[in-house]
Amino acid sequence: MKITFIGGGNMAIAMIGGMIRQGFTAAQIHVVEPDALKREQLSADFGVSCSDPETALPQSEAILFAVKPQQLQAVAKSLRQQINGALVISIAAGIRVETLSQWLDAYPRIVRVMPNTPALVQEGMSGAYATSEVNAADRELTGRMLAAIGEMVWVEKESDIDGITAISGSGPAYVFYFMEALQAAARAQGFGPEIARKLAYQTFAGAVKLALQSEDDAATLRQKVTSKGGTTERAINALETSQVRTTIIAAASAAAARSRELGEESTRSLEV
Ligand SMILES: NC(=O)C1=CN([C@@H]2O[C@H](COP(=O)(O)OP(=O)(O)OC[C@H]3O[C@@H](n4cnc5c(N)ncnc54)[C@H](OP(=O)(O)O)[C@@H]3O)[C@@H](O)[C@H]2O)C=CC1
Ligand SMILES: O=C(O)[C@@H]1CCC=N1
Repeated sequence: MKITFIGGGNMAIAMIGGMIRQGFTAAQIHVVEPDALKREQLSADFGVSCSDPETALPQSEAILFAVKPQQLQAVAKSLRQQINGALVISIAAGIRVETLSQWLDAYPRIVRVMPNTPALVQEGMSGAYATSEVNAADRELTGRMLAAIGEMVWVEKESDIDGITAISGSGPAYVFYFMEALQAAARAQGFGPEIARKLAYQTFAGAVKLALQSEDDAATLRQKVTSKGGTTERAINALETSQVRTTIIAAASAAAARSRELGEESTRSLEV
């Protein structure tokens, strides 16, 4: 089984790193990437070969588009003669299966996937959508690949991928943002950078591990930290007064709207 990644940027690196750590061999993975420095890094870190599409694509059973949404039309059109019956997987935010299919001359075997960067440490969360033209073997291959880099869910409606993009696709950035803020808070309490980092990171790691292993939901776990009249209560009140919860919901909603907008923008290419 050979998989070719078209684009060797941040998300491709995370997926390839996770797949290699989970037992995919370097020989099974090709990367087409224009930037020589990124190619060298990919070969040095994971042993994968980077080649041109003419070499990689004829041997590939799956082709995974990992370029920016705005690059996908040109890249897909330049490669459409070389797809050769392979399963096509796209991770591009917003771009709908029908649009990509048209860019590939009405190509039918396409799965749209939304992964996230914790894939690199096999803790990814991916959503996948396939049309009825995608066969059971293609679904099985997609599932195997995504299971190697973390958890995955199939969705029945393609529009759900926009929601998954807003929650787990972009979500690691929201978590890192909160981690940055907690570090800044530790610095404001007078701790040096190293201790501030340790306090913030271990608090996240511990809370996540506890939540994953607990029967309690997040609200109950939060209440167990929050003593009546105590310190946490003051902090949570400050968060609620600043409408942080509402802001997080609005932020995810803005991400989903951007995903739909990217989809709309790209379908316009089919009208001209
Ligand atoms: N980053 C993330 O957390 C996630 C990203 N995604 C999706 O993954 C895709 C990639 O995102 P990300 O990795 O962040 O972006 P990057 O910009 O890091 O990676 C895209 C790579 O594709 C390269 N590229 C450009 N043109 C071509 C070409 N013709 N052939 C092959 N490669 C080419 C780019 O090179 P150059 O820089 O020189 O243009 C770049 O290295 C996007 O569509 C994004 O929506 C999905 C889930 C999460
Ligand atoms: O920011 C983006 O558009 C991509 C998709 C999800 C995460 N990164």
